[in-house]
Amino acid sequence: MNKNMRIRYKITLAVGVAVTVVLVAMAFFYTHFQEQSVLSQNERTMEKLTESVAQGLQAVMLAGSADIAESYADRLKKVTDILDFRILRTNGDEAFRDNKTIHDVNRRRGEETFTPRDHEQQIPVLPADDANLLAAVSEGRTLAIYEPGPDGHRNLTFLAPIKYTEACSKCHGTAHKVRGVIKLTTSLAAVERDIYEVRQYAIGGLALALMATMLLTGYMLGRTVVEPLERVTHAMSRVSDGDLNHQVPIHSRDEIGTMANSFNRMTSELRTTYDGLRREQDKLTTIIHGAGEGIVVTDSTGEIVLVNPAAERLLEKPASQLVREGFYALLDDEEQMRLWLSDPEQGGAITTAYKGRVLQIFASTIFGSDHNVVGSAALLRDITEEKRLEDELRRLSTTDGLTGLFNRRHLDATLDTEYNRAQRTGTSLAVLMFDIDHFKKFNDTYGHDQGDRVLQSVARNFHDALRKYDLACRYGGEEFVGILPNTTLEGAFCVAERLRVEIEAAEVDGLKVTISVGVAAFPELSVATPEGLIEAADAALYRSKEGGRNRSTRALPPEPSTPAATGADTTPV
Ligand SMILES: Nc1nc2c(ncn2[C@@H]2O[C@H](COP(=O)(O)OP(=O)(O)OP(=O)(O)O)[C@@H](O)[C@H]2O)c(=O)[nH]1
Repeated sequence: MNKNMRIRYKITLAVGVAVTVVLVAMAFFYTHFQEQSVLSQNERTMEKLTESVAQGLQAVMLAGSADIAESYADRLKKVTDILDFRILRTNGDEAFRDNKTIHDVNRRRGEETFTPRDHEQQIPVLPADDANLLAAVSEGRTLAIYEPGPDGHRNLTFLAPIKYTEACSKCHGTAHKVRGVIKLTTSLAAVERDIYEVRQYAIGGLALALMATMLLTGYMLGRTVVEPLERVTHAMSRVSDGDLNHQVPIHSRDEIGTMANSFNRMTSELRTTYDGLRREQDKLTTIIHGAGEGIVVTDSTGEIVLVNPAAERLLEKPASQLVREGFYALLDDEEQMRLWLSDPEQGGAITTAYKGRVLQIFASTIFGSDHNVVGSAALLRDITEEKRLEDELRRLSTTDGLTGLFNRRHLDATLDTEYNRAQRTGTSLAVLMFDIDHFKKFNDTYGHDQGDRVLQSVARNFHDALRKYDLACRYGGEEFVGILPNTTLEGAFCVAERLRVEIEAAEVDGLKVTISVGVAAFPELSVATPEGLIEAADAALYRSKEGGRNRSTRALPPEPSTPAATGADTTPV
């Protein structure tokens, strides 16, 4: 059966085939029984006819008019549909054609009762050993024999025995129970025409019945099954096309009605879920489009499927270009991107410089619930300003606002680090501490602003006097500390002296400024903590002040009996 055939035609065809088989079978049995019935009827009629012929013949014979029988048989032959009529002797020869019986009867009666024929002839109709003839003669029963006729129709031949009666024995004796056989052959052409007609009518009737059944079946199927099914199918196709508002009309409470009802409920559920999902999607789309962060998403094949406006802005490329160039080329560095995505620890942020700005990127692979890769995503943030503020904050938290040098907090942290490094690597670490001499007088005499300018000028000198790797800090008030990694005590002392001379030489607003310096160094000075170095430098500074100011003093190892702070080697001016 064609798979594309509509269900209406499939069912109608199936019902049609079933009904045809049943009707053909019924037609076959009907016509067959009809035929049997007609033939039986015909047989009975013919039997009665032969019986009445036999009786008539007997009556003629008893009336002594045996010669009439011959013309009687000839007349019967002319009856329509009677093809042949013969009165046979038991040996199969036709009776009343020769004088044998006449002679026998005359002899038995002892008188010339019957006059012999002038022209006698012997006509053998059936052979003496014909099985049917023998059956009719010996068993005394009537036989009906059907044979094909020359005109295509069947012929029916009756062999009816002519039995002896009491009256017959007077002329024919009692030697045989059956005296002769009547052979009557009729054509069944008329009967078969009737049967054919009946069959035609039956087939016509059946064809009409079949047509009516099929039409009715098709109509009923259409109304009760096919149309409701088509409505559901149509609705399903509309739903699959995205029209979730389509409902199947319910006309019945049968299985199809229940199915339509279930389908409507399912569609309604689907619509609710879909609406919810759409609302969520709208929200998500709004968030994605309005987000300050750039978002780029790919599908499982790596094709970019989503680029939000922020991503276009941050990457300075239109979405079409990003899609064309591909996910790995987002930051113009495919190798770097592949490295990030292949990192098992991915998910962390990567900060990179891009077109003069600082971008933070979260690049990750997206896995589905079945652990298969469903795509990749990149979240991009412009952290240029953030980074600047962070740097500024860090700078502010580590520097002194007035002089721009590092503050004491930063000094403490750095000193710890440098001290540990020096210990670990066995290198030197020097600390230089100085204080502006009589600074109070600048404030008191020229005002606080002038004092500030002196501090700033000294700080500049201090900063410029140190190397790149040294650290210049304002320790507090008019006190300054320098950390000089990889510097011996002598080296630090040289720096101190150079600085002291430079500051003395550089007047500030025409005012002469001098400083008193103390230097200490590890490991020349065996201190146990970083603070020990500061204390030693402070003690040396103290010695410079005591020694008359405007000078540098080396911290000396403490004498066992003398405190470290007093141990100093002062260079007088
Ligand atoms: N203008 C100004 N003055 C400050 C600042 N910090 C501290 N001072 C002043 O610095 C002065 C320090 O004075 P003192 O501790 O007596 O020391 P000095 O006058 O330098 O004397 P010696 O150190 O003994 O030579 C005080 O008057 C403080 O008010 C600052 O940031 N700006």
